Amino acid sequence: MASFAATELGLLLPSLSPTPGNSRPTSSPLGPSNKPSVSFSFSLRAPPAATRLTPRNGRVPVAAAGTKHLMGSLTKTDGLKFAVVVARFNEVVTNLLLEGALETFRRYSVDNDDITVVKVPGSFEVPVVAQKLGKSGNFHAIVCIGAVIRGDTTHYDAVANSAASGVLNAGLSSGVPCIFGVLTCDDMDQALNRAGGKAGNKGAEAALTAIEMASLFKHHLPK
Ligand SMILES: Nc1c(NC[C@H](O)[C@H](O)[C@H](O)CO)[nH]c(=O)[nH]c1=O
Ligand SMILES: CC(=O)[C@@H](O)COP(=O)(O)O
Repeated sequence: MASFAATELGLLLPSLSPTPGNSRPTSSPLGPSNKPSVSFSFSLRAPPAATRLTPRNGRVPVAAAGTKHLMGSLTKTDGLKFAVVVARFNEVVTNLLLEGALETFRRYSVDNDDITVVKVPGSFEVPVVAQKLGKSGNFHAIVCIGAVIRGDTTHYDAVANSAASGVLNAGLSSGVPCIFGVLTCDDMDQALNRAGGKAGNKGAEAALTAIEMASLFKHHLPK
């Protein structure tokens, strides 16, 4: 089976996207009200007319006969189990991010019983819990939520960088997708704008990413 890097898949997707539902929410912070209708796991049976690997009409052909393109679905959420690890630091922000995540799970028909929320003191503590939950084998994806807001010292950089690399590590070491829903902002305004304000809700986006990755791992990738 041939696999494709995300960039290659990204180049292909514009030509495969029959509905706007395939893209991330833009105007609404919580995503589309109707569930999108696309799911990709397909192979190309006949060779395309042209398989030249040179740009043509501004687009590089990425498909070749026999290749399989795998992508998670947002529509088949039954049986998918999620954990959400939430930092309590800057709780006014992280509660809004959590609400966004839970609302997205609801919209995409994830059962409440399939969601476990774990609260931790700060973003620095998120990764170790995400890793433990991932290794438990009880979840298909873990959403990691926090809000790191710059103060007067360099502490911000330590916490933000640790959260980012820690969440990445939690995913790699557990083999379960750990989604980075930790805001790293210069001030509270920036954070609130991304927690349901004018820049959307990053918790909602993280939940959407979790659904897609959970589906990819459960239904499409090799065991
Ligand atoms: N300043 C922020 C923190 N700091 C706390 C750390 O996350 C951690 O709890 C502490 O260092 C003990 O290990 N956490 C955030 O989530 N956001 C911040 O802005
Ligand atoms: C990111 C933080 O930990 C932040 O609260 C630190 O603030 P300060 O740099 O003023 O101590």
